[in-house]
Amino acid sequence: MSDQISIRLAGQLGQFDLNVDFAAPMHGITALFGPSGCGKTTILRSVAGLNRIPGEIRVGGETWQNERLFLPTHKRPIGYVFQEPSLFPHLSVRQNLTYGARRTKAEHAIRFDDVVELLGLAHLIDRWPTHLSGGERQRVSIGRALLSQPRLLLMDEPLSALDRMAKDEILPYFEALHSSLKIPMLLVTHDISEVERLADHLVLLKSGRVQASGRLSDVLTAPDSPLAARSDFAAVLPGLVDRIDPDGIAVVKVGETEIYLLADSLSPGDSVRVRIAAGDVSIARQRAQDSSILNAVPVHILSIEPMGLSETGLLLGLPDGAGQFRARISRRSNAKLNLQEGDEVIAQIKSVSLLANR
Ligand SMILES: Nc1ncnc2c1ncn2[C@@H]1O[C@H](COP(=O)(O)OP(=O)(O)OP(=O)(O)O)[C@@H](O)[C@H]1O
Repeated sequence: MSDQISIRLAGQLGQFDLNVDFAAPMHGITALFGPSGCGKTTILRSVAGLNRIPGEIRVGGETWQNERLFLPTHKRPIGYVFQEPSLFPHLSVRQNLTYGARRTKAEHAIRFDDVVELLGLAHLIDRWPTHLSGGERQRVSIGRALLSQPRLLLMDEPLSALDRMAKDEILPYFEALHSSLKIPMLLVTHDISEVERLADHLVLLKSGRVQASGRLSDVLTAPDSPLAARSDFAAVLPGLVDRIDPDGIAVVKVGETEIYLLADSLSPGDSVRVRIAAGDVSIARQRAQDSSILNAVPVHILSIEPMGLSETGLLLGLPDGAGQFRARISRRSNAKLNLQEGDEVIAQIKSVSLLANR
């Protein structure tokens, strides 16, 4: 199908055995996520034509590789952003941006002024790379990659060389790119918080194989999701800001369920993604009368599975199939409440965080 990126690769790279077959949409951010050495970079490099592993790669209706064809890297319309920003030290930010920029009359052409604005580069435009912070250098690298008018942006751990503060600073720029540009992005990361915040689509990899692939919320909450056992597991739900109450609480609707958030600078109508960590959810049979917990939402229990010796994992569904999230409770509480699949219960959520304003 022409609205897809499809990647099927099977072969060896040295001792490493890769065998993957997955598809991603031609829009939004697809994260390739998995532990070190699982093959993320090998896949990205294969899409770029830098590795030659047998298989087929098709991007938006064009074949880049199959049994008979192997487009060389320079014929593949890609932008590549590496872990370490790679700028020409003897060129200014402006010259770095325009180096390799392609002029095109295409409908979705990416314009210089838009890139400068989206990436917040206006005040840096005449500086030299040595006078930029790591995060600023990475923003320029992304801008340069975009101005080559790629059909696909490949990003290999673009944030991992940055410290926490620089990461937090650059993430909103990624979100701005995501919501303003039509270009699909493949993002390699081993940081689950980047996946939660940025990805629309997720490909989970392990030892050169695809464990799961699909829409972020589906992969996160699939009953057999390999991520469910993580102690930091969180679900990400798409929501819509319904109103801001007079005391400053933002009321976000996920389907018909109201979720209350402490968040500044939201307006009614904003699309947001909310994060609910499994460890922040407790279960009650009835709504507590006197509780400081803001969010107590009716859910039904979709599945119950043991987690280690002392804990139980619950998969919970919102009414009308509007979304799912998980709870992690002690086995003792589970036994005390005698929870069963299908039960209607109240999920008390200690903290809900807002990940992004989309
Ligand atoms: N050119 C190569 N020749 C031989 N083996 C390679 C080559 N490149 C990578 N490998 C091996 O392939 C495996 C997958 O590497 P890859 O870099 O794709 O993993 P990754 O998931 O991106 O890991 P990380 O998160 O650490 O970057 C590793 O075992 C690596 O040693």
